[in-house]
Amino acid sequence: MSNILDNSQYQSAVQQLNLYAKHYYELDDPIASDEEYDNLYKKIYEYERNNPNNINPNSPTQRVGGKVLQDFSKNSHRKRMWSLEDVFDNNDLLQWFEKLENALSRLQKSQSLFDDNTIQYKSILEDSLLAKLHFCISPKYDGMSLNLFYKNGKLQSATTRGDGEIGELVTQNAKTIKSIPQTIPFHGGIEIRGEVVLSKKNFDTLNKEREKNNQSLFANPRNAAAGSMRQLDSNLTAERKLDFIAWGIGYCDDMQQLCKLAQKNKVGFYDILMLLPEFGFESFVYLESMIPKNIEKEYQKVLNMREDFEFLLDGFVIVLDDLELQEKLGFTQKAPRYACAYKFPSTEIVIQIDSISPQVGRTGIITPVANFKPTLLDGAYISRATLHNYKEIERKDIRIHDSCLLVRSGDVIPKITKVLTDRRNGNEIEILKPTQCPICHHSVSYEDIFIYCSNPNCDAIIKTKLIHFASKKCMNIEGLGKSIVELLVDLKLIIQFKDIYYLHYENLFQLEGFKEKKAQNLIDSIQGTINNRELWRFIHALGILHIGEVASKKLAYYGIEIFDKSFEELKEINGFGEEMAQSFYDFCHRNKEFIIDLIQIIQPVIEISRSNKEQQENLFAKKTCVITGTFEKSREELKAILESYGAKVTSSVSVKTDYLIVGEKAGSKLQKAQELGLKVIAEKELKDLLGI
Ligand SMILES: NC(=O)c1ccc[n+]([C@@H]2O[C@H](COP(=O)([O-])OP(=O)(O)OC[C@H]3O[C@@H](n4cnc5c(N)ncnc54)[C@H](O)[C@@H]3O)[C@@H](O)[C@H]2O)c1
Ligand SMILES: [Zn+2]
Repeated sequence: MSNILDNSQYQSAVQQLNLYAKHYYELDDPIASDEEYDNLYKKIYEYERNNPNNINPNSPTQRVGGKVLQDFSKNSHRKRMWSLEDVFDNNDLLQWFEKLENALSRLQKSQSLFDDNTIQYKSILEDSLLAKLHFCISPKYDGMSLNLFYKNGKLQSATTRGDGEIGELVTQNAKTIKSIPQTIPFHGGIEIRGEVVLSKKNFDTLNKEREKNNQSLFANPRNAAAGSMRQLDSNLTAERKLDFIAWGIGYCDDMQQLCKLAQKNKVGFYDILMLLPEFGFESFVYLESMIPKNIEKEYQKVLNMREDFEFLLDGFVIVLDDLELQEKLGFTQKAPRYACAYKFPSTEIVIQIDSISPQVGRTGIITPVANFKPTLLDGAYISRATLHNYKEIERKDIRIHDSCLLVRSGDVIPKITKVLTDRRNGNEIEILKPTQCPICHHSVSYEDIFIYCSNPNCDAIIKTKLIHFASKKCMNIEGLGKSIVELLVDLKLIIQFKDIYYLHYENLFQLEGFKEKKAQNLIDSIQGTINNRELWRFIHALGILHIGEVASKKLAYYGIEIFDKSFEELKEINGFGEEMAQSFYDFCHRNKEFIIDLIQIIQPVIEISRSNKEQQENLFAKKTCVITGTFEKSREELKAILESYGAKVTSSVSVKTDYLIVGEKAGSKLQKAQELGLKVIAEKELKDLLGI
């Protein structure tokens, strides 16, 4: 579609936009990205500006929001609710200020607005009618509008925005939201308006649960919040952990009372907002008042802080502070003239999948990655997104050539949240599960939802494993980074994992990019790890699924024997669930020789090593201990040491406790142990006993 629409294109654009709006506002299940919606909206708006006599009364520019759902009772707002005019960049913002300036100067001609009538319009931000006016800036939370009506301090009703005049009555559901006060210290009638939102964290948890229960996922927190508010069963709403953030007021029958509460003769919009936390609404994480000149800089600041907010932001809202001027400026067809929304770049785009590349990771898991045309998302071009696993593809029914919504929130990798199935044209191709490894062509194995390459010497696995093995928190081999690992594996200088320890200077110094010194340094740093790295680093370096740094440290307390422990024994280690124990056990079982070989080469340093005999024949074997007070070592560490001696460490003192280990500042546990006559072991005694 070209930028300028003809009449028939205009009519079909209106139809298309109405369809998007219906899915968004009424069904809480969008079929387009916000960016697509906004772009089409802009085209329609342009057409209507050029053809003011040919505006389709059904055009989305002519109304606010969507239809009211039949399932709910209807309720009228005492004062109309509005949409906001959007601006997308600094240019748009200046144009918006210019429009406002013109409106102000028209007003000024017809009535005396300001004391100083001599101001001449020069530059919008420097020397104009509005240059010295204050604007209130608040985050634009992406949720669902809600209008709360309070009478004589009591919450009477909660109504969705609906079409701006009439909305759905959702009072019962609103009462389940903790951040909506049931009473406020205001006598008379007042409408408090705000956004019902779902935090990014709660949104993730909700979708994870839905995924587990095989329910469809919400595309974004906005739709989840709206869908949760428009539930007939309030119990369901209560489960969703929604929040309410106030952003303004509507009808108010006693402005004098507000002035009194604010201790001012005359209140502005900012003053009113500042009263709301005193009414019991959530305090504002961010709220500012400033002159136009400073707004662009502030926008950039808030944009940079965007990810730090608990809730999703899609822009910030600029509202003229002076309430009398607000009233005089009035409204367009659907939005106030005195406010606008300065939108943030979209974090959601529509992409079309061109192909799938299966990628092999460290653990051998084959991950499908979708490729698509480079597309701008939140300031960066992206062309790939992980589809996580083949089960996920099946569940979402993702196919090659499908159009999908792709969302980036926080620093998380972009996620495909929805397949836009109504855009299918029959050319979509099913994504097949790999039957062999895409890198080494070895056959694959299946475990749970994952597909693995079962060749331990697969190039792809060796590469990612070696990169992990050499990394800082593992064997810490200086100079052995990603590109060198890839080069060595590609040149077949490394075929098996342990080959890095058999690399010679002669192998390296002729390679591209290697000078004599660099080659020698690398050999030195590889050889330097022999007999010179703690056991926990070695365990961590093996790259076992679910076994990270902390778990590796715990395991290392058991010495080399840890590799021979049974699944049951591993499960008993404090903080180890079945999943971790199983993963470690399976790995050791499958890779016995590999581990023995590596240990012989590397000879990891074992800080505390105990034989099986030692573990069974000591003061702590099979004893129940409780630790209390503060120690030189962390409690976590002490616990692991005691467990490595076969003790069981619990958290509360009872008759079943054998020893109480006490550090400094021991409290009620020590008293209880003494009452029960238990053996108490002080830190120093423990050190002597264990030689630590
Ligand atoms: N993806 C789709 O299919 C689709 C369809 C329809 C609309 N949309 C999106 O919705 C936007 C238009 O929707 P709209 O008109 O409902 O809302 P809007 O973006 O015009 O903004 C008005 C709303 O912002 C909310 N808001 C949040 N914080 C606020 C604050 N601090 N002060 C004042 N208001 C605040 C209020 O609920 C208010 O009603 C479009 O720009 C588009 O991005 C998307
Ligand atoms: Zn492979």
